Amino acid sequence: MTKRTIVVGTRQSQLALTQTGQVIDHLKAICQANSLPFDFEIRKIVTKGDRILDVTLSKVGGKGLFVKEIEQAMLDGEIDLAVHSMKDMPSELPQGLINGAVPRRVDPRDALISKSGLSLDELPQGAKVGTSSLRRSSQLRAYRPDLILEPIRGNIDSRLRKLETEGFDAIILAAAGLYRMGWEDRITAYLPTEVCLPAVGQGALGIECRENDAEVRQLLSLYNDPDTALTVAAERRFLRVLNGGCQVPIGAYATLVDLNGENVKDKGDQADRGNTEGSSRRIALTGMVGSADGLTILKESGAGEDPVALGEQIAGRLILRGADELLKEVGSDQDDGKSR
Ligand SMILES: NCc1[nH]cc(CCC(=O)O)c1CC(=O)O
Repeated sequence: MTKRTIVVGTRQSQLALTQTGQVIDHLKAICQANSLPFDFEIRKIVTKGDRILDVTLSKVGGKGLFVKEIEQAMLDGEIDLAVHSMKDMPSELPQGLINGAVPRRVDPRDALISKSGLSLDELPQGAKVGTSSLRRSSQLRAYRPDLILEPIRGNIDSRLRKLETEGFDAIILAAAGLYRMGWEDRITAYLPTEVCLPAVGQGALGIECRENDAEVRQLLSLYNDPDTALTVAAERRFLRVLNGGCQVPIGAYATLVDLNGENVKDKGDQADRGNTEGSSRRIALTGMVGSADGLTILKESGAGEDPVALGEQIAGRLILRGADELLKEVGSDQDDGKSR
Protein backbone atom coordinates (compact mmCIF):
# COMPACT_ATOMS: atom_id res chain seq x y z
CA MET A 1 0.00 0.00 0.00
CA THR A 2 1.33 3.45 -0.80
CA LYS A 3 1.71 5.65 2.21
CA ARG A 4 0.73 9.27 2.31
CA THR A 5 3.55 11.46 3.55
CA ILE A 6 2.27 14.09 5.94
CA VAL A 7 4.44 17.20 5.66
CA VAL A 8 4.89 18.90 9.02
CA GLY A 9 5.88 22.56 9.00
CA THR A 10 7.88 24.01 11.86
CA ARG A 11 9.87 27.02 12.88
CA GLN A 12 13.59 26.48 13.28
CA SER A 13 14.08 27.36 16.92
CA GLN A 14 15.33 24.56 19.14
CA LEU A 15 12.05 24.46 21.03
CA ALA A 16 9.95 24.36 17.87
CA LEU A 17 12.06 21.58 16.35
CA THR A 18 12.08 19.61 19.59
CA GLN A 19 8.36 19.76 20.19
CA THR A 20 7.59 19.02 16.54
CA GLY A 21 9.82 15.95 16.76
CA GLN A 22 8.08 14.84 19.95
CA VAL A 23 4.65 15.24 18.35
CA ILE A 24 5.72 13.26 15.26
CA ASP A 25 6.95 10.46 17.53
CA HIS A 26 3.52 10.33 19.19
CA LEU A 27 1.73 10.41 15.85
CA LYS A 28 3.92 7.58 14.55
CA ALA A 29 3.01 5.49 17.57
CA ILE A 30 -0.68 6.21 16.97
CA CYS A 31 -0.29 5.20 13.31
CA GLN A 32 1.39 1.98 14.34
CA ALA A 33 -1.26 1.12 16.92
CA ASN A 34 -4.11 1.84 14.54
CA SER A 35 -2.54 0.53 11.32
CA LEU A 36 -2.74 3.95 9.68
CA PRO A 37 -0.56 4.28 6.56
CA PHE A 38 1.24 7.58 7.08
CA ASP A 39 4.83 8.75 6.83
CA PHE A 40 6.06 12.10 8.14
CA GLU A 41 8.44 14.67 6.78
CA ILE A 42 9.60 17.90 8.41
CA ARG A 43 9.70 21.19 6.51
CA LYS A 44 11.41 24.12 8.20
CA ILE A 45 9.89 27.53 7.68
CA VAL A 46 11.42 30.89 8.57
CA THR A 47 8.79 33.29 9.86
CA LYS A 48 8.87 37.07 9.95
CA GLY A 49 9.09 36.86 13.74
CA ASP A 50 12.26 34.81 13.40
CA ARG A 51 13.85 37.30 11.01
CA ILE A 52 13.11 40.37 13.09
CA LEU A 53 15.02 39.90 16.28
CA ASP A 54 15.74 43.41 17.41
CA VAL A 55 12.36 45.16 17.30
CA THR A 56 9.68 44.91 19.93
CA LEU A 57 7.21 42.48 18.44
CA SER A 58 4.07 44.52 18.90
CA LYS A 59 5.63 47.20 16.71
CA VAL A 60 5.86 44.82 13.79
CA GLY A 61 2.60 42.96 14.21
CA GLY A 62 2.55 40.93 17.40
CA LYS A 63 2.88 37.26 17.99
CA GLY A 64 0.85 36.25 14.95
CA LEU A 65 4.13 36.79 13.12
CA PHE A 66 5.32 33.38 14.17
CA VAL A 67 2.44 31.48 12.70
CA LYS A 68 1.35 33.46 9.63
CA GLU A 69 3.86 32.06 7.12
CA ILE A 70 3.26 28.56 8.44
CA GLU A 71 -0.48 28.96 8.04
CA GLN A 72 -0.07 30.30 4.51
CA ALA A 73 2.09 27.29 3.61
CA MET A 74 -0.67 25.05 4.93
CA LEU A 75 -3.39 26.84 2.98
CA ASP A 76 -1.16 26.56 -0.12
CA GLY A 77 -0.82 22.81 0.42
CA GLU A 78 2.95 22.94 0.95
CA ILE A 79 2.58 21.51 4.42
CA ASP A 80 -0.23 19.47 5.99
CA LEU A 81 0.22 20.03 9.69
CA ALA A 82 1.94 22.38 12.10
CA VAL A 83 2.81 22.15 15.77
CA HIS A 84 2.49 25.39 17.72
CA SER A 85 2.85 26.37 21.32
CA MET A 86 -0.77 27.10 22.10
CA LYS A 87 0.13 30.37 23.74
CA ASP A 88 1.64 31.64 20.51
CA MET A 89 -1.51 30.93 18.52
CA PRO A 90 -3.79 33.89 17.85
CA SER A 91 -7.19 33.39 19.44
CA GLU A 92 -8.83 33.04 16.04
CA LEU A 93 -7.53 30.81 13.25
CA PRO A 94 -7.77 31.73 9.58
CA GLN A 95 -10.65 30.44 7.48
CA GLY A 96 -9.97 26.87 6.36
CA LEU A 97 -7.64 25.91 9.22
CA ILE A 98 -8.50 24.23 12.49
CA ASN A 99 -6.85 22.99 15.62
CA GLY A 100 -7.00 19.28 14.87
CA ALA A 101 -5.63 18.19 18.22
CA VAL A 102 -4.77 19.67 21.58
CA PRO A 103 -2.49 17.13 23.24
CA ARG A 104 -2.31 16.72 26.99
CA ARG A 105 -1.03 19.84 28.65
CA VAL A 106 2.18 19.83 30.67
CA ASP A 107 2.89 22.16 33.61
CA PRO A 108 1.30 25.54 32.79
CA ARG A 109 3.23 27.53 35.40
CA ASP A 110 5.99 30.03 35.00
CA ALA A 111 9.31 29.04 36.48
CA LEU A 112 12.03 31.03 38.17
CA ILE A 113 15.58 30.26 37.17
CA SER A 114 17.76 32.00 39.70
CA LYS A 115 21.52 31.94 39.85
CA SER A 116 21.67 31.24 43.54
CA GLY A 117 18.87 28.68 43.61
CA LEU A 118 16.56 31.02 45.48
CA SER A 119 12.79 31.12 45.24
CA LEU A 120 10.85 34.28 44.42
CA ASP A 121 10.27 35.06 48.10
CA GLU A 122 13.94 34.54 48.91
CA LEU A 123 15.36 36.84 46.24
CA PRO A 124 17.11 39.78 47.91
CA GLN A 125 15.63 43.29 47.84
CA GLY A 126 16.20 44.91 44.46
CA ALA A 127 17.26 41.72 42.71
CA LYS A 128 17.43 42.00 38.92
CA VAL A 129 14.96 39.72 37.19
CA GLY A 130 14.79 39.25 33.42
CA THR A 131 11.48 39.02 31.61
CA SER A 132 10.04 40.76 28.56
CA SER A 133 6.54 39.56 29.20
CA LEU A 134 4.13 42.27 30.29
CA ARG A 135 1.99 39.60 31.90
CA ARG A 136 4.87 38.38 34.04
CA SER A 137 6.27 41.77 34.92
CA SER A 138 2.89 43.22 35.86
CA GLN A 139 2.15 40.38 38.27
CA LEU A 140 5.68 40.31 39.67
CA ARG A 141 5.57 44.07 40.28
CA ALA A 142 2.36 43.58 42.20
CA TYR A 143 3.84 40.81 44.32
CA ARG A 144 7.41 42.08 44.78
CA PRO A 145 7.50 45.83 44.00
CA ASP A 146 11.17 45.99 45.04
CA LEU A 147 12.44 43.74 42.24
CA ILE A 148 14.09 45.33 39.24
CA LEU A 149 12.55 43.85 36.11
CA GLU A 150 14.49 44.12 32.90
CA PRO A 151 13.72 42.91 29.40
CA ILE A 152 15.42 39.81 28.09
CA ARG A 153 14.81 38.54 24.58
CA GLY A 154 15.79 35.58 22.48
CA ASN A 155 15.16 31.85 22.44
CA ILE A 156 15.08 29.87 25.66
CA ASP A 157 18.70 28.79 25.29
CA SER A 158 19.96 32.31 24.72
CA ARG A 159 17.97 33.57 27.72
CA LEU A 160 19.53 30.94 29.93
CA ARG A 161 22.93 32.12 28.69
CA LYS A 162 22.03 35.74 29.35
CA LEU A 163 21.22 34.87 32.94
CA GLU A 164 24.93 34.24 33.34
CA THR A 165 26.34 36.94 31.08
CA GLU A 166 24.04 39.92 31.65
CA GLY A 167 24.03 40.23 35.39
CA PHE A 168 20.54 38.94 36.13
CA ASP A 169 19.84 37.39 39.50
CA ALA A 170 17.02 35.39 37.95
CA ILE A 171 14.92 35.03 34.83
CA ILE A 172 11.38 33.77 34.32
CA LEU A 173 10.48 31.20 31.68
CA ALA A 174 7.54 28.92 31.08
CA ALA A 175 8.18 25.60 32.81
CA ALA A 176 6.74 23.80 29.77
CA GLY A 177 9.42 24.90 27.35
CA LEU A 178 12.13 23.83 29.77
CA TYR A 179 10.50 20.41 30.22
CA ARG A 180 10.26 19.86 26.51
CA MET A 181 13.91 20.73 26.09
CA GLY A 182 14.89 18.46 28.99
CA TRP A 183 16.23 21.48 30.88
CA GLU A 184 13.86 21.31 33.86
CA ASP A 185 16.81 20.91 36.21
CA ARG A 186 17.45 24.62 35.68
CA ILE A 187 14.19 25.50 37.45
CA THR A 188 14.78 26.76 40.98
CA ALA A 189 11.15 27.54 41.88
CA TYR A 190 7.69 27.56 40.36
CA LEU A 191 5.58 30.68 40.46
CA PRO A 192 2.22 29.67 41.95
CA THR A 193 -0.66 30.49 39.61
CA GLU A 194 -2.08 32.64 42.42
CA VAL A 195 1.00 34.89 42.12
CA CYS A 196 1.54 34.71 38.39
CA LEU A 197 -1.38 33.57 36.28
CA PRO A 198 0.00 31.84 33.18
CA ALA A 199 -0.53 32.96 29.60
CA VAL A 200 -3.60 31.60 27.87
CA GLY A 201 -2.77 28.11 26.65
CA GLN A 202 0.62 27.99 28.33
CA GLY A 203 1.96 24.45 28.56
CA ALA A 204 -0.32 23.20 25.79
CA LEU A 205 0.34 22.61 22.13
CA GLY A 206 -1.99 23.19 19.21
CA ILE A 207 -1.78 21.00 16.13
CA GLU A 208 -3.14 22.86 13.18
CA CYS A 209 -4.36 21.31 9.96
CA ARG A 210 -6.66 22.07 7.04
CA GLU A 211 -10.32 21.83 7.86
CA ASN A 212 -10.96 19.77 4.72
CA ASP A 213 -8.13 17.27 5.28
CA ALA A 214 -10.21 14.36 6.57
CA GLU A 215 -7.28 11.93 6.81
CA VAL A 216 -5.14 14.18 8.94
CA ARG A 217 -8.11 15.17 11.07
CA GLN A 218 -8.90 11.55 11.78
CA LEU A 219 -5.31 10.90 12.81
CA LEU A 220 -5.19 14.02 15.00
CA SER A 221 -8.47 13.17 16.71
CA LEU A 222 -6.68 10.14 18.17
CA TYR A 223 -4.08 12.45 19.71
CA ASN A 224 -6.50 15.00 21.13
CA ASP A 225 -6.80 15.27 24.90
CA PRO A 226 -10.44 16.22 25.60
CA ASP A 227 -9.68 17.61 29.07
CA THR A 228 -6.96 19.91 27.80
CA ALA A 229 -9.03 20.90 24.78
CA LEU A 230 -11.87 21.92 27.09
CA THR A 231 -9.88 23.99 29.55
CA VAL A 232 -7.82 25.67 26.83
CA ALA A 233 -11.02 26.48 24.93
CA ALA A 234 -12.29 28.41 27.95
CA GLU A 235 -9.01 30.33 28.24
CA ARG A 236 -8.94 31.13 24.54
CA ARG A 237 -12.50 32.37 24.49
CA PHE A 238 -11.61 34.65 27.40
CA LEU A 239 -8.64 35.97 25.40
CA ARG A 240 -10.73 36.42 22.28
CA VAL A 241 -13.25 38.63 24.06
CA LEU A 242 -10.56 40.81 25.66
CA ASN A 243 -7.95 40.75 22.94
CA GLY A 244 -9.03 43.46 20.52
CA GLY A 245 -5.53 43.43 19.10
CA CYS A 246 -4.17 45.14 22.20
CA GLN A 247 -1.02 44.24 24.02
CA VAL A 248 -1.65 44.26 27.75
CA PRO A 249 -0.95 41.95 30.66
CA ILE A 250 -3.52 39.18 30.26
CA GLY A 251 -3.46 35.76 31.87
CA ALA A 252 -5.90 32.92 32.32
CA TYR A 253 -5.88 29.44 33.70
CA ALA A 254 -8.62 26.83 33.63
CA THR A 255 -8.78 23.46 35.33
CA LEU A 256 -11.41 20.76 35.66
CA VAL A 257 -13.11 20.60 39.04
CA ASP A 258 -15.67 18.31 40.60
CA LEU A 259 -18.96 19.54 42.00
CA ASN A 260 -17.27 20.55 45.27
CA GLY A 261 -14.88 22.73 43.36
CA GLU A 262 -11.95 20.40 44.02
CA ASN A 263 -9.48 19.99 41.19
CA VAL A 264 -10.02 16.77 39.31
CA LYS A 265 -6.75 14.95 39.87
CA ASP A 266 -4.61 14.01 36.94
CA LYS A 267 -5.10 10.33 36.53
CA GLY A 268 -1.96 10.07 34.49
CA ASP A 269 -3.49 7.00 32.90
CA GLN A 270 -4.25 7.82 29.32
CA ALA A 271 -6.68 4.92 28.94
CA ASP A 272 -8.96 6.24 31.66
CA ARG A 273 -9.39 9.69 30.30
CA GLY A 274 -12.61 10.63 28.65
CA ASN A 275 -14.69 8.25 30.73
CA THR A 276 -15.44 10.80 33.39
CA GLU A 277 -17.05 13.25 31.02
CA GLY A 278 -20.49 14.45 32.00
CA SER A 279 -22.22 16.66 34.45
CA SER A 280 -20.01 15.75 37.42
CA ARG A 281 -17.17 17.92 36.13
CA ARG A 282 -17.02 21.60 35.57
CA ILE A 283 -14.41 23.99 34.24
CA ALA A 284 -12.97 26.49 36.72
CA LEU A 285 -11.48 29.55 35.04
CA THR A 286 -9.51 32.45 36.50
CA GLY A 287 -8.78 35.39 34.25
CA MET A 288 -6.57 38.41 34.86
CA VAL A 289 -6.00 41.79 33.27
CA GLY A 290 -3.42 44.10 34.77
CA SER A 291 -1.66 47.37 34.28
CA ALA A 292 1.96 47.26 33.17
CA ASP A 293 3.11 48.82 36.45
CA GLY A 294 1.36 46.13 38.48
CA LEU A 295 -0.58 48.72 40.47
CA THR A 296 -3.84 47.33 39.12
CA ILE A 297 -4.47 43.61 38.89
CA LEU A 298 -8.05 42.65 38.11
CA LYS A 299 -8.97 39.00 38.55
CA GLU A 300 -12.20 37.09 38.22
CA SER A 301 -12.92 33.40 38.72
CA GLY A 302 -15.90 31.22 38.00
CA ALA A 303 -16.97 27.76 36.99
CA GLY A 304 -19.26 26.33 34.37
CA GLU A 305 -19.82 23.49 31.99
CA ASP A 306 -19.52 25.32 28.70
CA PRO A 307 -16.05 26.69 27.92
CA VAL A 308 -17.33 29.36 25.55
CA ALA A 309 -19.95 30.71 27.95
CA LEU A 310 -17.47 30.61 30.84
CA GLY A 311 -14.72 32.41 28.94
CA GLU A 312 -17.18 35.12 27.94
CA GLN A 313 -18.58 35.40 31.44
CA ILE A 314 -15.20 35.90 33.10
CA ALA A 315 -14.08 38.37 30.43
CA GLY A 316 -17.40 40.22 30.77
CA ARG A 317 -16.99 40.55 34.52
CA LEU A 318 -13.51 42.02 34.06
CA ILE A 319 -14.85 44.49 31.52
CA LEU A 320 -17.50 45.57 34.04
CA ARG A 321 -14.67 46.27 36.49
CA GLY A 322 -12.84 48.48 34.03
CA ALA A 323 -10.60 46.01 32.19
CA ASP A 324 -11.35 47.81 28.94
CA GLU A 325 -9.62 50.90 30.32
CA LEU A 326 -6.50 48.81 30.93
CA LEU A 327 -6.89 47.26 27.49
CA LYS A 328 -6.40 50.66 25.91
CA GLU A 329 -2.88 50.86 27.29
CA VAL A 330 -0.16 50.33 24.75
CA GLY A 331 2.68 48.09 25.76
CA SER A 332 5.25 45.74 24.32
CA ASP A 333 4.51 42.18 23.35
CA GLN A 334 2.49 40.72 26.14
CA ASP A 335 4.06 37.33 26.36
CA ASP A 336 7.65 37.22 25.29
CA GLY A 337 6.61 36.30 21.80
CA LYS A 338 10.19 35.95 20.67
CA SER A 339 11.43 33.30 23.03
CA ARG A 340 10.76 30.07 21.21
N1 LIG B 1 6.45 33.14 24.62
C1 LIG B 1 7.30 32.23 23.96
C2 LIG B 1 7.00 30.83 24.30
N2 LIG B 1 6.04 30.19 23.65
C3 LIG B 1 5.93 28.93 24.17
C4 LIG B 1 6.89 28.79 25.14
C5 LIG B 1 7.08 27.55 25.89
C6 LIG B 1 5.99 27.26 26.88
C7 LIG B 1 4.69 26.82 26.32
O1 LIG B 1 4.63 25.99 25.39
O2 LIG B 1 3.66 27.25 26.83
C8 LIG B 1 7.61 29.98 25.23
C9 LIG B 1 8.75 30.26 26.12
C10 LIG B 1 8.46 31.02 27.39
O3 LIG B 1 7.49 31.78 27.48
O4 LIG B 1 9.25 30.86 28.33
